[in-house]
Amino acid sequence: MFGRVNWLIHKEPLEQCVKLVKVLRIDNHYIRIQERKLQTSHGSVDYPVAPPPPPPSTKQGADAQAAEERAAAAAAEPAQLQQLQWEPLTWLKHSAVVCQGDLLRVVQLAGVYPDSKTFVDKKVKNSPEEAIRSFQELLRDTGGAPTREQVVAFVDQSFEDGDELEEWTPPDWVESPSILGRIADEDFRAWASDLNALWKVLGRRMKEDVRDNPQLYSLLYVPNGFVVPGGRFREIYYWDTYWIVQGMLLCDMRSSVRGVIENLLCLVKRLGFVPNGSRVYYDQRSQPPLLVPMVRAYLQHSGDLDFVRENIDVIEREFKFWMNNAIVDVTHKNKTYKLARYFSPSDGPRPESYREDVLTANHLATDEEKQHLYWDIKSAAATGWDFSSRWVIHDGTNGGTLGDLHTRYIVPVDLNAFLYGNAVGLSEIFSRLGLEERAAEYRATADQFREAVTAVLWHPDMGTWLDYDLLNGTPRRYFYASNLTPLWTRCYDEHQAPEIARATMRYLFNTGVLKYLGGTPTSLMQTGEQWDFPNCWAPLQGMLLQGLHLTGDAGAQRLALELARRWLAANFKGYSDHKQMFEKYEVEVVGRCGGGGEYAPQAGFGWTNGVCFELLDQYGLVASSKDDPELLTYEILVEAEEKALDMSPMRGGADLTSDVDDYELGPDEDSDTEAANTVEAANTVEAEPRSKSEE
Ligand SMILES: OC[C@H]1O[C@H](O[C@H]2O[C@H](CO)[C@@H](O)[C@H](O)[C@H]2O)[C@H](O)[C@@H](O)[C@@H]1O
Repeated sequence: MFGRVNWLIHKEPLEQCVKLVKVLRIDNHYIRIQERKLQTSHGSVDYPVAPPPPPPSTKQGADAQAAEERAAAAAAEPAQLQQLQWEPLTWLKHSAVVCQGDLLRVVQLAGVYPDSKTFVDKKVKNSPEEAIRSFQELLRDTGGAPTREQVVAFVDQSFEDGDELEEWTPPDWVESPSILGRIADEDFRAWASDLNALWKVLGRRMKEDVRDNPQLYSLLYVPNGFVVPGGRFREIYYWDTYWIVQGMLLCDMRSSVRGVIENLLCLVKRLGFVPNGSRVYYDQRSQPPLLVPMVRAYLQHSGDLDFVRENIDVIEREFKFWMNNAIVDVTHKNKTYKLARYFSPSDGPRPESYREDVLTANHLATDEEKQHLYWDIKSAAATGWDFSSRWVIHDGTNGGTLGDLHTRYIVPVDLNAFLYGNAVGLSEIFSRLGLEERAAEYRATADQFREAVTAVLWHPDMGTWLDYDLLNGTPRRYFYASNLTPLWTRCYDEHQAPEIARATMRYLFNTGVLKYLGGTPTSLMQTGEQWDFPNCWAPLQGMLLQGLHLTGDAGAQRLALELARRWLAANFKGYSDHKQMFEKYEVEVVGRCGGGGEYAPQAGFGWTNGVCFELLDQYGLVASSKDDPELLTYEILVEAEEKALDMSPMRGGADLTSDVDDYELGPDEDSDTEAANTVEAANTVEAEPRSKSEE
């Protein structure tokens, strides 16, 4: 018996990244691509196989199957969701072997490695065909039921550690970037100097073999150097890169940032969007859309309009991906608005967390139910908040488990605020390119987002924006740090900025989230998931306090300053105690690494360092290593309480007085819930090597 791998290789010589777009069909698995005018070569390889176990589907191919699934999903969705337009994504696979099918299932369910991501990051030793051949032999020799030891032996025989990246010192890296001159405190200056050195520790470039033999690697090849988050995250991550880029720009690395952005553009040219990360197993979902803000930041620092002009089509294409794939109609008070939600429907569990997802879906009876849950799990990963009570709908509340994820039915405040910011950014870019008509089109798109966000998600009575539950047609009245993202992209009527500043300060005070010495919590739910209490994340702190500052209100700006000083103090303490910058922190213990979730806490760390540079840039003359989080917290509470007590009504008549029942109680106030939900947070840290020689 023979199996067949059919392949096509497209080459596009003019573009910078290697243009390999493969179409593979391995047995029943089809991988489709979008049509392009490219040079094409094709062929096939036959290989002997034992009779394979029944494939997951006997349908005519993934196209037909995916179309049916989408139709079924559309039929199962509320009418207002049926507006979703679906564009087939480009599917690239060395992952026909590693990222789907029986081989992935058998290896991941055998639990070969403590962290599921380890397997999918491995290099195929000889060829995918050979790995499949060995796997089929293993199944044949073991009657389709290999032991764990036999699976481990197979993996050792057919896969090896990648050795796919080399260290990369950004060529424009300098010992003393200009930002150091804007930091008054001596200890902070020394710390910032260490952080600047971390760019070299986290800098990577892909080896040429990844370009020449992509079928052996799960990395998606990009031509330029980049900065990784750190620890287990050894590839590019989409939204992390926004804060990494900010930090690099503030350390004067403009040309390296240009290369980093070019990498993302390469991925857009190849896939039609920026993937979650630069691995094949991330190629069917994205992450929070921040490419346009990265381009804007680069333009602002470099004035390099030529780069933007050359790439505007690709930048725009990425925005259109979201407009074509994420928008749903939401009817509110008899008016229909267009708002975005995350939805990443692709087959099966996440390859990098396969076992975890299978266990999460274990309670479900049918394959169809499991598939729906996998979509919501993957959509949650696309939000960047993987995982969180934020995506749980259970009896109309956020109080359930991962089995209750319903990400696609939640309209998230932050995604819509980001898309508003993207549209504003594109409008400004087109204006700078002298294309005023295009600029006006994007201004109109931005206005539509702002109108929809204000009408559906803004709650003047509470002083916040709230995610919206499409299943129940209700706002989700829970504190999430993302609720105030519209402050960051200024997605509100600017004439109302003072009232909005006052209302949001009152919201922050009333929810009790300002009282934690280590930072503002991600949520007030203690679920054991990493995007919930008691964790706090650098990007969320940065967006919150920068958003307050951008209102222009003096009180909000004072609060922002104090929040910035407190966050710097926590990061500095963590660094002083552990010589590490963490991926996330804990709000209750200043400088302690956060925990929870499905992988060990990581250090490095790209976005944390980036946000520190943002805050040191803005507040470096006043922030100090002597700042005391307790004193700052007192000042923060006084500042916010003052505004909370100011009950003047919103312009336009909305009453700011609120019913305290609107606010959920934090873990400190609700001891029953706390006892039920408390999960011991793991605090072991997988450290990024401090020096290259130790790696
Ligand atoms: O492997 C599990 C998940 O890991 C990533 O998510 C987390 O790390 C990312 C990198 O720092 C970050 O962007 C994300 O917000 C974190 O939750 C990955 O992005 C997920 O897709 C993956 O399932």
